[in-house]
Amino acid sequence: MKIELIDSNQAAAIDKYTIDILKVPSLLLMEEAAKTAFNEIIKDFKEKDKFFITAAAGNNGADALAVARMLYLAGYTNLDILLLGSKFTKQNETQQEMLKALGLTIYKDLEEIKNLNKDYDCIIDGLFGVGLKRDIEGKYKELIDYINSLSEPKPYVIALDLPSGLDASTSKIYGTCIKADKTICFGYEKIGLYCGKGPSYAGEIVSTPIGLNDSQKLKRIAGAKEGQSPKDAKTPAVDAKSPKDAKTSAVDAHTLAINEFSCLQTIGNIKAVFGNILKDRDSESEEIRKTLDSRVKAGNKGSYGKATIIAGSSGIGGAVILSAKTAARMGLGMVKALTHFSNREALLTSLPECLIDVYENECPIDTLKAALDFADIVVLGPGLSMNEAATKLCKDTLELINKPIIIDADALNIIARDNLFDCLRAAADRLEGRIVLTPHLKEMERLTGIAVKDIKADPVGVAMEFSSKYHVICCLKDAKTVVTDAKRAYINQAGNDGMATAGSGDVLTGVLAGIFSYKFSDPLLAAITGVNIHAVAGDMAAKNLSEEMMLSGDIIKYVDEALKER
Ligand SMILES: NC(=O)C1=CN([C@@H]2O[C@H](COP(=O)(O)OP(=O)(O)OC[C@H]3O[C@@H](n4cnc5c(N)ncnc54)[C@H](O)[C@@H]3O)[C@@H](O)[C@H]2O)[C@@H](O)CC1
Ligand SMILES: Nc1ncnc2c1ncn2[C@@H]1O[C@H](COP(=O)(O)OP(=O)(O)O)[C@@H](O)[C@H]1O
Ligand SMILES: [K+]
Repeated sequence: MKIELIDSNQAAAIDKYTIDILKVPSLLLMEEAAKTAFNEIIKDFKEKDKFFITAAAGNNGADALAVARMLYLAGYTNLDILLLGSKFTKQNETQQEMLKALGLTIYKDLEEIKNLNKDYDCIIDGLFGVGLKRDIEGKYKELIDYINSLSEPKPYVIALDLPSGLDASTSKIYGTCIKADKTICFGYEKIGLYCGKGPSYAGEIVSTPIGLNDSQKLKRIAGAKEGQSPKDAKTPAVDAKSPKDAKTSAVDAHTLAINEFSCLQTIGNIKAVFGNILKDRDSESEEIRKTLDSRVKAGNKGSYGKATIIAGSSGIGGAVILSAKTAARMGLGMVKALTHFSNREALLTSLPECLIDVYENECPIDTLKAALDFADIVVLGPGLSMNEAATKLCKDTLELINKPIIIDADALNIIARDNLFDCLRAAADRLEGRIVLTPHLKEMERLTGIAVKDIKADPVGVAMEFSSKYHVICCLKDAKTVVTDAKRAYINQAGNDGMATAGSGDVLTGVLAGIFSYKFSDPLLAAITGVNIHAVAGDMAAKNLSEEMMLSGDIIKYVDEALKER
């Protein structure tokens, strides 16, 4: 399954459109959001259960106050409400009034709650949602840290829209963050929930549709056919009473579309991918299946693609084996390894099907040229080391390459160390997007100079910017790998901790080599397919062997099964 994700600007624009243009009163929208949250909450709790409801001054807080009212009226009367802040939004004030009219106490100080000395069954987090933009300090931080520290009995923590402290657009943590067991997300789901540290704070994510959830409609509002500017947008006449009014309203709406709703054009450009991408019934997965099914019948070994794996060095022999073995298992007709001579025997023993070219001190240019000429697809980097021979191989390959290439591991480190970015960019322009870089976070730090913790705080943004700068497809590897061609991004949700074992990345290069041997018209779809299939195979390995026991080599055994699941 794929879901479209939005950032905080888009969330605000959707709300604004619904309220200002579609004339849905904001209280009504809030009531809808709170009602869906209420319905979700009461699934798990009984009337006698003890609730602690937290709210701050914005509309996320107003949501929490509305939920408190609904719980109370439904008989969940054992609830304590804490409201922090001053400068309340209008809706927040209205919600407070309704609670006061019911005779409910609204506490203003955490100490008062602590003095009640209750073991809460459930805590509702309504401090901050998409409006959070700065570090959390003082009493807010104290409250969040207090909630996170509660244990035995640990209350069940439910966050409204977002766990407070998490940035909706990036997954940055603003100093501290609620550790939720469940997040009830209003309307579209937010990017920050699905990448970086987001998943470890969000817990289970439940999405509740409110307002406008039709992305095609929202794009039309913003005037978007792909590539069309909002200026060309046809915005509907709004609230028109006479033909004259209609014209004025259309102009007003048009201006709004340009100024405030143009960010809606890009809804759908960032997606989270769950489970096996081959099983989805949407047009993207249709295209992936069609491409994979196009493997010719009754071909010969030349028909099914040839890969050259430039990997391994003296002392590092496993990477080339894992990459080549995976590529061979992906259905490639022939796999050739270009590696240091010391790896020859081990490689032949574990993969007798592999063709091997070796070098000793440095790889002669003619050997490299022949290996590149042989291939339809090239892998460069696993276990290559960063010695002189590897450096020359990396530079020469970047200069010569004229077919799809997967660049990984030490090749990335060499590009970073020796500042080979011009060379990379030149290769990327020659290859028109058929160049994939697969850095993990540390390699990305070396490539960009951005510290790992900052990459982790905005993996989608960092990957997209890198991809845009060098015209490459970037697979930024992590527990939730981001795959992007600068305009669009997929965040892969499959995979497991068992894959955090040496060699998993080498296996990924082999999977990508196999996938790129098919004639994908959209290289980004090829890349996300490779990343996803690798992760799904990893999940199958974990299921059959356990996360602790599985080795990266075990992932290879399940790639075929993952590919068949469609
Ligand atoms: N517009 C609407 O009517 C709807 C809004 N909804 C809710 O409204 C939320 C967005 O509401 P808002 O835009 O009011 O924003 P939030 O309530 O998410 O946060 C903004 C509030 O928190 C304060 N704040 C921000 N950062 C702070 C910090 N570091 N320390 C202390 N205070 C801080 C601000 O001063 C403001 O009062 C959504 O996440 C969603 O929960 C939903 O009810 C759907 C409908
Ligand atoms: N916790 C995890 N959940 C899901 N996938 C993971 C996890 N840890 C690692 N992976 C995946 O395993 C692979 C590890 O690659 P890499 O870090 O290059 O390892 P190596 O260099 O040892 O081959 C990546 O594809 C990454 O996305
Ligand atoms: K929240």
